[in-house]
Amino acid sequence: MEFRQAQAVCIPAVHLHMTTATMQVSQKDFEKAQEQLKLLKKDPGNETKLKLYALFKQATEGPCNSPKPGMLDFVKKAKWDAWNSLGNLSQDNARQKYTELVSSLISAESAGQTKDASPEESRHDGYETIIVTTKNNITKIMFNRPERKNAINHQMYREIIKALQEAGKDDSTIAVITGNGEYYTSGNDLNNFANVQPNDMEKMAKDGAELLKEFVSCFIDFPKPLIAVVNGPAIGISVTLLGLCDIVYASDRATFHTPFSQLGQSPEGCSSYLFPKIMGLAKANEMLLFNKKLTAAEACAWGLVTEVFPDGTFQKEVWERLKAYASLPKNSLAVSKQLLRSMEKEKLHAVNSQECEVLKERWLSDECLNAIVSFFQRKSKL
Ligand SMILES: CCCCCC/C=C/C(=O)SCCNC(=O)CCNC(=O)[C@H](O)C(C)(C)COP(=O)(O)OP(=O)(O)OC[C@H]1O[C@@H](n2cnc3c(N)ncnc32)[C@H](O)[C@@H]1OP(=O)(O)O
Repeated sequence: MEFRQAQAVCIPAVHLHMTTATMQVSQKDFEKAQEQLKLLKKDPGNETKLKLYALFKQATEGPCNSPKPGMLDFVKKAKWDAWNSLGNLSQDNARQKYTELVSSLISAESAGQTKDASPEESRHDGYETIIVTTKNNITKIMFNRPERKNAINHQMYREIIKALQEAGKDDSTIAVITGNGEYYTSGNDLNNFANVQPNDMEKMAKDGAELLKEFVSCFIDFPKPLIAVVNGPAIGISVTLLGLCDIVYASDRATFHTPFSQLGQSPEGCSSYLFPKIMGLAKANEMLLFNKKLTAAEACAWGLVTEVFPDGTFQKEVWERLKAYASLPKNSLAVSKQLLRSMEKEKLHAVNSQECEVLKERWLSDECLNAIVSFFQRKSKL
């Protein structure tokens, strides 16, 4: 039963003849309650609407004595059952109960509206490289090293792992990843490879591969919808991970760059498997082999991005959209996301393992070391 329909059913114009002063007050309250009910913004649900309908009928017509509708006339039968269940409740009592029920709905809604108007944003403790907050059923994980273009150092990898594990279990309906400042993120912090003694190279590569595998696994296994809000340029691993997100919204200022061969490295984040599926092999090759940097419009046309927004209205439009999504039934969203992911989960974990093994070797290669040295030399020459 639609709410507006129920209101229409519950509140036809009635003319009641009251005699005593008490009854007149009660009748006044009853009529006021009918007007107030029209002002309710939220649908109170079928059960409450049936209760209102039954009390209204009882108050205005007395006990139900109309014939029982047929079994297949579900709506009429539900209404008849509700009215009939009031038995011989007096019309005064029915008016009283109706008025009280409307009053409780109005109070509940205005309490909820006050809460909605200024919902608390709670900030999660224990993070230094990211900011984690929850508001409107959305847990937001924000890269927060804007002075380094949000480059992901080892601490940030570990903090994101922790934040995703917590967000997967908290009360939020969806989780969002985004960046603070001009960049989404410039990808792996190249300092992760700096200052490593020759004897420690193998250990650096082994530990790096283990950390990367655990990091990407958290995205594969994340149990609820995960949305990337790409506020600016994205590089490297932050681009490949988009294939593991459920929705990707991008500002028209964002770019998407995976300069793996330029860095003597190889693809990760399951992109060697997901990118060809998302955009076709030819396009994936341009990105993953030949470092092609995509504009937001190209990334959207190639299927990596869901929708692009003008930068000026990006935050407003996206968060309004996400707030609405996060008010959908939480468990339904979670099971549906898990169902979709389950078809590929095993394969994705296998791809992740394989990509990490290849990268472990790459990080020990002269090609990779020379590229890292070039990056830092370029900087020192500027
Ligand atoms: C556990 C390990 C897992 C590894 C997973 C494998 C992941 C692979 C990848 O992600 S590959 C991609 C790696 N990223 C890059 O190659 C980007 C490198 N950075 C740049 O090219 C540029 O900095 C830029 C284009 C992002 C921005 O250029 P510009 O606007 O000229 O700014 P600056 O270069 O001056 O940057 C400001 C400041 O930030 C430092 N910085 C930026 N990005 C990184 C980075 N990725 N790693 C380290 N440092 C970075 C930059 O050096 C400047 O520092 P300074 O102020 O000079 O000290």
